[in-house]
Amino acid sequence: MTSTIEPGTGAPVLSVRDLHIRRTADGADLVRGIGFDLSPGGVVGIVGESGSGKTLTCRAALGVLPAGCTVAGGRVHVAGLDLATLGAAELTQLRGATISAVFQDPASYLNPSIPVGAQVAEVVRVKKGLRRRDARRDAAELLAAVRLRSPGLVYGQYPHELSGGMLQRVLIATAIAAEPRVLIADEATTALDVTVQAEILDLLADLRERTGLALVVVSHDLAVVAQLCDEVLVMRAGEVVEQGPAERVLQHPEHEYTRLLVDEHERYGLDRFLAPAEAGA
Ligand SMILES: Nc1ncnc2c1ncn2[C@@H]1O[C@H](COP(=O)(O)OP(=O)(O)OP(=O)(O)O)[C@@H](O)[C@H]1O
Repeated sequence: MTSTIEPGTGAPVLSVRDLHIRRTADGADLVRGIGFDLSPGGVVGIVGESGSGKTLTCRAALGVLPAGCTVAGGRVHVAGLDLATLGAAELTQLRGATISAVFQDPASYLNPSIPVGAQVAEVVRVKKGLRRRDARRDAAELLAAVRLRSPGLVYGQYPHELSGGMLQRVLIATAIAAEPRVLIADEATTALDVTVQAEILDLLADLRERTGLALVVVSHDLAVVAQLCDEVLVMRAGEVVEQGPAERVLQHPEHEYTRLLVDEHERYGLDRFLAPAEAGA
């Protein structure tokens, strides 16, 4: 399917407004005043130091904050629906069908004792309400769509038989099974080696182009963000310190903290580049 929608235009499929997330135990405000709009085919990146609130923001967008954390202010709309007004069953329906996610460590999301194809088929069956045989056919198509080599073989394999990159493709297949409009990728390529990471990023970009899938990409790697994102939010200690078009923020950072992140990233890149010459000196 070719998307007729101009990427990043149209009514937002995800809209986060002045979001506040509180830890109930001590009343600490873990996330304060975050907001962004994501339109079909758009890609928003969230960067920032560990513990700055990136994952909590994603989980609030999915309507699944961990126990002990609560939305203390603001609004999240997914496809025009205010999550605060939805019941548990409606939220479960929305997840997967409209907004979905992949995280780091794909193996932990799969059952080790069931072949991966059967697991994808089960998600298809439940989320799309298909009969088993149709779900199996869809699952096989999904494994091919995420560009697994030999998808037919992979279908019958167990998680331990697959590499990290293959497992992440299986998880992406599961996440897009019900054709959601938004996919959250939270450090989804962090554990993968550079080549496999590039392949997965390419796959996400391709899904965006072909289907108008909108993406939220959380990454500590600015190169990943630069490659994929239209807009970037820079978070520190629960707040957004800088937000804007990815190219502007990464090439001409205005906030001191963003400059630090960009400098660190460039230094890291330079170190890698210089390492062999130094070793030989
Ligand atoms: N279930 C929880 N209960 C209490 N506090 C939590 C919980 N989950 C996260 N926090 C706290 O909320 C803050 C933000 O956490 P979050 O996981 O969103 O950060 P992050 O930016 O995604 O970090 P990382 O890059 O390490 O994943 C941290 O101070 C963390 O300790």
